[in-house]
Order: sequence, then C-alpha cells, then structure tokens
Amino acid sequence: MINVGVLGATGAVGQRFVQLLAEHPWFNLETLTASERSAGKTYRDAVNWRLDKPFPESTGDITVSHTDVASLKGLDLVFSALPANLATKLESDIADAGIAVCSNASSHRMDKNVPLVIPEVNQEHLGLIDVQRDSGRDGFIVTNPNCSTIVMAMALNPIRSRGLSDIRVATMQAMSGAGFDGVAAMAIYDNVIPYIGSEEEKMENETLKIMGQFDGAEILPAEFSVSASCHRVPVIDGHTMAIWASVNASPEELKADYRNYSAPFSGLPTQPEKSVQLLEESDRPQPRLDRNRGDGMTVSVGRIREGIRFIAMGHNTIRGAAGASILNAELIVSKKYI
Ligand SMILES: NC(=O)C1=CN([C@@H]2O[C@H](COP(=O)(O)OP(=O)(O)OC[C@H]3O[C@@H](n4cnc5c(N)ncnc54)[C@H](OP(=O)(O)O)[C@@H]3O)[C@@H](O)[C@H]2O)C=CC1
Ligand SMILES: N[C@@H](CC(=O)OP(=O)(O)O)C(=O)O
Repeated sequence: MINVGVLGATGAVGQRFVQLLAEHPWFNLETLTASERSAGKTYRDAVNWRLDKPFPESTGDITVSHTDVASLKGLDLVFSALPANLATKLESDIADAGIAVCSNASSHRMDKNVPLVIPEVNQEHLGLIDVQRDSGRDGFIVTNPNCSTIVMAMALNPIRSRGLSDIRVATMQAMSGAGFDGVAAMAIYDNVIPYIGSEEEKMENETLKIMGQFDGAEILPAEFSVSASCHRVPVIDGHTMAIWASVNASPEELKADYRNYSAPFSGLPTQPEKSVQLLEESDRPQPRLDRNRGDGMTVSVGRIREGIRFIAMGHNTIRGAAGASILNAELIVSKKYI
C-alpha cells in the first residue's frame, strides 16, 4: 500500500478525494489537512459532509493536520485540493521535499516541466516527471486539467485522429464547480450566470497543452484554436457543453469512432468500463441522468450533427477533479514512478 494524504480535505473537492480514497485498494489514506480552523479536530468534527454518498466512517477519527510540509512526513503521495493561491508555493515545497503531488489546483498546470494529464488522452506527458527529477527535485508535481477542459478533451479524443481545427465550445457548468460557498442560492436559482472567472482562458490554453506533443524535453502545444464561452447554471453536479469543431468526417463516421473507442490502458482501479460513452437518444446526455455513469468517471457524448456539432457532459467533481487526480496517481504507480 502507498501512504497518501489529502490537502484541503474538508472542501468540495477534498471530500470527494476522501470518499474515493477511503476504501482504495492501492492507497492507504493516512493524513488529511485543512486550514487552521479545522486543524486539531477529528475529521468527523471538522468536516461539514455534503456529498450524496455516506460519510466514510473509517476516516472519522483521523486528526486533521495543519497544511504544511512537516505534517506530511512518511507519505509517498499527496492529493491537493487546495485553493490555487495556497497551492503555488506549498505544492513546490512538498515536491522538493521528495513527495509526489497529484494536484487538482490550477497553480502549476501550465508550468513548462509539469505534466497536465488525462490518462486516456496524453499519458506520454508523464515523461515530464523525469525532466523534473533531472532538474534536482526529489518528488514531482503532476496536475489534472480544469473540470470543463477535461470533459471537452475527453470528448474530442476519440475523433482526434480525424484532424481537429477551429474548436468552439459553450459550457453549462454546475454549481459545485464554484465550491460549497462559491455561488449564492439567490444568485443562481431561476438564473444563468454568463461568466466564470478565468474559465474560458483555461479551456483555451490547457487544451492545447494536453493535446500537444511531448518531444522528450517539453510539450509543443497543439496548433488548432479553441474559443470558449462559459456559463453557470442551476445544476448541482455535471458540466454540460455544446462543442463545434471542424472535422473531416460525417456524423455517422464519428459515431463509429466513439463506439469503437476504448482507453489505451487497463487495470487501474478508478478506470471506468467506458471512458467515453456515446448516447444515441435525441435528448441526451443530461447531467441528472448521466453524470454517475462509470461511477462519475465516464464522459457522455451525444447529438452528433453535421458541422460538426455535439454535446458532451461529465461529472465535474469526480471525472473533472478528484477522480481525475486519483486516476493520474494510479497511472503513475502503474508506470513505476512511485
Ligand atoms: N469544485 C470543483 O469542481 C473543482 C475545483 N478545483 C480546484 O480544487 C481546489 C479546491 O476547490 P474546492 O474544494 O471547491 O474549494 P473549497 O473552498 O470547497 O475547499 C477549500 C479547502 O482548502 C482548505 N483551506 C482554505 N484555506 C486554507 C488555508 N489558509 N490553509 C490551509 N487550508 C485551507 C479548506 O479548509 P477549511 O475547511 O478548514 O477552511 C478546504 O479544505 C481549488 O484549487 C479549485 O480551483 C478543480 C476542479 C474542479
Ligand atoms: N472553475 C471551475 C472549477 C474550478 O475550480 O476550476 P479550476 O480547477 O480550473 O480552478 C468551475 O467553476 O466549474
């Protein structure tokens, strides 16, 4: 078993990490950290459990630690669900101290020597771990993309070999993406908010890194363009998006690509049976009906039309956040980086 911790374990994403790691077959959940408000309390007392899954009782007696390097002694790997402003320095310090960091925060995603990974899409980018180690770092940082970016990149991946260009996307993003206290009920109920800070830039920039080529030293970004418009809607979990792309193939050919697609690896505990599921019904995917496919790890696509135009949807705090980081960690272990 690999000893792991969760940084920011009481937050929206942190709770998902704890839920998914409590009974993990490879990872032994030893340490949970949060702010000074929570440190010193048992996890049961510190956390305001708000997930749609029962509180994992096996974690209840863990004493919440301070979020600093000293609290992580003896761990092989930490999962970070910290606010980005805290993650910037702390994640670097932890990696320098010899611990592997799988981060969900945006701070290091675009760093030159940090892999921004979706296992199904660009597992070869993990070669940047060697680049970090060659620069003298004992541990390393691996990041997963922004939640909307993950859903879009996974949805495009099965048709990528057709040649993609001129991608446009309009998102309809769930409230949980803003964290528990991120959007007031009075602001979102009966409403749509057509702005999510920095989200459009993240979708436009991160996608080019993820779909770029690793040349053994650095990532050469993909050359197509992405134009995004991001919107918050009154849905609890599940980011839905309408995607337009120039692709040299008919809708029927693309549907066949989705039906024939399978992940380029197997045997990882968090891996769903189907990473991308094509739904043939004319009114799917829908967040309430489809977000829990593959225990929240499957991205659903549908309504593929000439243009090319289609809809994609995925669970933002599982496939778009905690589950993404855990799948990255499993891939890292399977490739013997830990
Ligand atoms: N929500 C989502 O869908 C996604 C979120 N992310 C990213 O994940 C990260 C966490 O987001 P989210 O879970 O929504 O955030 P929350 O606000 O829900 O949780 C923040 C966590 O960080 C802890 N924390 C806050 N301040 C400090 C501090 N000064 N020192 C130590 N710990 C602190 C909190 O502890 P305490 O309870 O003690 O205050 C809590 O555990 C962010 O970087 C976010 O951008 C990424 C993808 C998707
Ligand atoms: N901005 C996303 C969630 C998020 O925190 O993204 P990031 O990890 O890129 O900061 C949303 O609101 O749905």
